[in-house]
Amino acid sequence: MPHALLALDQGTTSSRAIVFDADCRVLSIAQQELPQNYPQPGWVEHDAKEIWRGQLACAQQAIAQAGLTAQGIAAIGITNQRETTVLWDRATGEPLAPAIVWQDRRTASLCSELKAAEHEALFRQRTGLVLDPYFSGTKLRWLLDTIPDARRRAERCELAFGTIDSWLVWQLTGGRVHVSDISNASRTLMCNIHTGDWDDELLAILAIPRAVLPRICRSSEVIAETDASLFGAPVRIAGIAGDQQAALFGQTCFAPGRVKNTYGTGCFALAHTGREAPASRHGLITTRAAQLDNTAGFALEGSVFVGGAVVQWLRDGLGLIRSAADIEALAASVPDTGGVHLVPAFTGLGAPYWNADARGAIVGLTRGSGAAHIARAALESIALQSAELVLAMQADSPQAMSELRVDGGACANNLLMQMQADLLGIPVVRPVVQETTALGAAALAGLAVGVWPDATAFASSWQCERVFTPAISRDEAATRLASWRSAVQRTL
Ligand SMILES: Nc1ncnc2c1ncn2[C@@H]1O[C@H](COP(=O)(O)OP(=O)(O)O)[C@@H](O)[C@H]1O
Ligand SMILES: O=P(O)(O)OC[C@H](O)CO
Repeated sequence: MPHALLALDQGTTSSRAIVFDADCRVLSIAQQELPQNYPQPGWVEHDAKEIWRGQLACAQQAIAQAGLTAQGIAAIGITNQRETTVLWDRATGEPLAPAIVWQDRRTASLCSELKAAEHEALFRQRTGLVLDPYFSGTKLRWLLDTIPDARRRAERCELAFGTIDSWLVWQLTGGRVHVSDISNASRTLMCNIHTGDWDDELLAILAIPRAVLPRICRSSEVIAETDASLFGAPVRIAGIAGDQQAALFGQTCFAPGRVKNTYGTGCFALAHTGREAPASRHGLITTRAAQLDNTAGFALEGSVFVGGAVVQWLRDGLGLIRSAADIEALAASVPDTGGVHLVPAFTGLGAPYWNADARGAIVGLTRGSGAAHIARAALESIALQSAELVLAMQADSPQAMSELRVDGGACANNLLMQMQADLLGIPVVRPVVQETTALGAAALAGLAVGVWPDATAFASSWQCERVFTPAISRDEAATRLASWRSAVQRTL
């Protein structure tokens, strides 16, 4: 039986495909950048067909680079940028509009209307989410309101909605299968996280017909086979999870109290809460974790919209650095930020503030402030925003958190990881395999087809690369956080 697993990791800024062996070693990686389109202020769009073409090309390349054919792949696991919304024609497979990306703020006024009509408590209780343009429900509503005849056609089952996982499965199966896994469905504002099904009352409020929605499946099960023409022979699709839940799984955070933070474009901290679905009292959301069997698992989540993206802004917007990795040396060239804070609220603020109107600021500048102080403040803003998420989790959760597991592109930055440990007062643990998102998707697929007998067997392959231990006093950490919070207040 083949033991290699192909992970398709369709992220916000790139599509990647990675082949792993059964010891979780990377055999090959193929990657393509994904163009970002900003047609109006606050709007962010992707071309859904470009996503598919790029993802398919990466998958084909990765299989070839690993020296394999389709017969050598035990299964495919899909993981994806979440919430991004695609609406397509079931007959032709053509998208009706550009994909509306999770960062897109165009439905802010619709969210305000829903709040004014006092619907927020119901959405919160059923979906675990807040009424923010981030989530898919209002994006789909906007498409159905805006595209001529779309709602009527959706009611007649002529159109299909999907997050990127659904869209990829539809394409991979030649339009035979319309599904979404529970971890993705739980990001839509339409799924009741307690029952695991679409919620008719919420659908009625959003004016979305059930006929447009995919079937909800588990995150680890044989869902379908790919169209034989794509890879030369059919390959089983056996795992699907939203990228943050896949990373939680890839970090082997299956048990209550295990927490991870992913440092990519944004930062996403998730703490597994077991079978409990706690309602946060500190501005976090509740979401479904990847689901292996009939048992539902939950997580508390905090999202920072601009994480590693602030480093890109320093590079492309200010020209202070030539590559993202250069920020570490520049920031380390000064001992501290000299009182400067950079609040990267470029697209509003996510958890725990949920303020769509906040805008970025640099505060505390003096005549002595230089490029290095600004670079250090930018880096520190990633750690400070993430610290607020993890501290909120600690305040919400009965389980003590003994460490933070980290992954994502910016976790390569040692100074950032040390700042994180200092602010939180717990060890920050970086794994050997930092492609945790893809690994999680591969593992979900591998478990469904018997590459490992159970999750514990998969977990034994997880290895630590480096631990960052807190090196400042708790008083000092509290002072830094208080100073940060007063800077944030000035952006609200
Ligand atoms: N050494 C580094 N220090 C700080 N930030 C970095 C470093 N390397 C990459 N980044 C940032 O990490 C992000 C890319 O991480 P990645 O996990 O690939 O993101 P995504 O999955 O969101 O596309 C970029 O925003 C980049 O600026
Ligand atoms: O593609 P990423 O890594 O930026 O992740 C995006 C998140 O899934 C959005 O919720």
